[in-house]
Amino acid sequence: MSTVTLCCMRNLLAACRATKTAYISGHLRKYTCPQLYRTFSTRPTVACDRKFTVEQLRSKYKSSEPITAITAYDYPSAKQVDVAGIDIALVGDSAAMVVHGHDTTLPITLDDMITHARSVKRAVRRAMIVGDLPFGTYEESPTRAVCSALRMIKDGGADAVKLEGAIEPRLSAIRSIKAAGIPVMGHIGLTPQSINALGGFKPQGRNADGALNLVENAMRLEEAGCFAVVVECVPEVVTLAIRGAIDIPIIGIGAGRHADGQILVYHDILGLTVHPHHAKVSPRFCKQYAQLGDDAIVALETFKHEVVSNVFPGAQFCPYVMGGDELNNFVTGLQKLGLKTAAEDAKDYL
Ligand SMILES: Nc1nc(=O)c2c([nH]1)NC[C@@H]1CN(c3ccc(C(=O)N[C@@H](CCC(=O)O)C(=O)O)cc3)CN21
Ligand SMILES: CC(C)C(=O)C(=O)O
Repeated sequence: MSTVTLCCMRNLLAACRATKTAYISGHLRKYTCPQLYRTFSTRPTVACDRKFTVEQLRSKYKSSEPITAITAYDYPSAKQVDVAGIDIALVGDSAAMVVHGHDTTLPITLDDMITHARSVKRAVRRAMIVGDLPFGTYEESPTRAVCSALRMIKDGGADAVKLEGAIEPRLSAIRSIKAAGIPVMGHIGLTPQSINALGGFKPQGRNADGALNLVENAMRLEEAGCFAVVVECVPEVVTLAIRGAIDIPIIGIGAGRHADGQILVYHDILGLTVHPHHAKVSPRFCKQYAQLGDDAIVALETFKHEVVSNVFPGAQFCPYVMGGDELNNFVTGLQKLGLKTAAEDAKDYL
């Protein structure tokens, strides 16, 4: 390890101590990539235990600080999202497609979503956890919506919920969920749960009427009490107009540069969606910051090659040994059992 890296690491560990983030320092010590140390060492206080709340989101928005959000469906990914200092971990119903292998988000159940949320909850210290209400759990009535939202909070451990659309009775549902003390995030533009009505995962708001409708929908969501709104797959001029029309943060996905924050799918940005099934729904707006899927395949192929060629496990990966006395007793015991070959083989270890 270079002197620079060691120095960065020392600063980081000191900062972690100062901010009482012992678990982070333990975590970082395991990293071997100097670049990661450097990245973290420039903002060592990010991974603190202070929860990122709706209030803090609001103050970031008010001071025009960009908001960051990434999907998380399980413990390890949520841990990484949290350690990286991402503001919002969205337990998105995209899990249906990304980790359950469905073609749409429609089949995932509230129970599935709660299981995902619980794993995320165990990992997260700082990030705000927003849980998606899946298709079929909130549309028909505000009462049903409140029940689903309460389960997402009580059983899933989420801090807030997200639901799609801005027409009645969803606006009433948003009001009722908010009245139950649960913050609600809206979602307009490409709303994947309406795929059958939209005719595909198509960009929205590309004609004047559609764009105006989106601006009005955003205003309705604000009026109904949403603390933020996801705007998905729209021309950035529409995002700009929405921004001028509402006073709650816009979290954009494929919505251009004028959103107050950006959200992407964890598996997309890490290049984990390499299978053709995934590739066909890998959106064009997504930037890949790593190619972990390719790395995974290389690692798995190497494991396979090493097993079939008897390279793995070498002596290095056979950590369990029997002490001399016990081994003697073992050999004698095998002989008593009449297992001569086994006893001879075991003697090699004496
Ligand atoms: N892995 C993943 N990433 C996502 O961002 C994501 C999901 N899954 N699943 C739920 C929704 C679906 N999303 C998508 C999926 C595909 C396109 C896409 O490829 N759109 C094409 C147009 C397709 C058409 O016209 O039919 C494009 O050119 O943008 C966009 C958003 C965004 N969400
Ligand atoms: C892509 C984001 C916004 C989402 O709704 C999801 O992951 O389900």
